[in-house]
Amino acid sequence: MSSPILVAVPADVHDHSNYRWHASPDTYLKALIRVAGATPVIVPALTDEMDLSVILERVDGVLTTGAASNVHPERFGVSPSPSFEPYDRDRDRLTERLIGESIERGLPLLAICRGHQELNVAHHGTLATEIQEIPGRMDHRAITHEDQRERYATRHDVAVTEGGLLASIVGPGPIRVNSLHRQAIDRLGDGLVVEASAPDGTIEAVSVAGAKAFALGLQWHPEFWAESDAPSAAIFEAFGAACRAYREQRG
Ligand SMILES: N[C@@H](CCC(=O)NCCCC(=O)O)C(=O)O
Repeated sequence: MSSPILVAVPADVHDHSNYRWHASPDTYLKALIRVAGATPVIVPALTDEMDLSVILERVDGVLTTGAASNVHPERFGVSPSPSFEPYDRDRDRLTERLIGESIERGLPLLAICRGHQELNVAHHGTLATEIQEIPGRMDHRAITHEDQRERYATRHDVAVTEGGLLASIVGPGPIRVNSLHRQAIDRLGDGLVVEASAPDGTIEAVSVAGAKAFALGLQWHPEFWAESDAPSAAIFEAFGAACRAYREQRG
């Protein structure tokens, strides 16, 4: 059942059937409704054509989703190359604004996978690409499988930073997570705190030091198992509670 808590979800842009579509995967939307107790509002990636404040003044949180596309490397001072493709520059522009405004306004923010990477770039951090080719790094890519449940199956443990925001939500860890990414945080963004790491050192979760409200980036995908996996459910429940607290103080 939907609720008066509204959460903005930035759309990805896809071209098919002669149109440009602005869309978000339903797994994130269902986790918001069913576990966070929020109503998702998909925001079209038309940043230059709309006044985002009209949305930001009416929502109680922001969730930035995963996507197969990558943040354009020029956003973190790296020259484009095929190893950073595919791009979704409209999404880049939208999430840069949504992330910046949510931190500024104290709007709760849950940033997942590509969203986690966008959070790092928004704080002037950088991303490494094709990390499976870096000596000593694991292969974090999605497996090739027709069943999404197999693609999103848990793949490795992450060590949860003691005493941090994530530990306060899921407990001291370690927790087992899924993994569907070719890129990862390289240089940690200004003011970000590492909340979890993979065995190969990949930064798997961050928070924003001194944030006015809940602000958490996760490289894995809690949305997929949010109804059945305890840490995943706890993350979405905590995000929903933060959104409700925001709404109450907003009046
Ligand atoms: N493109 C980035 C972020 C990866 C990501 O968000 N994956 C989620 C879903 C992808 C899928 O279903 O294949 C990267 O590769 O690091």
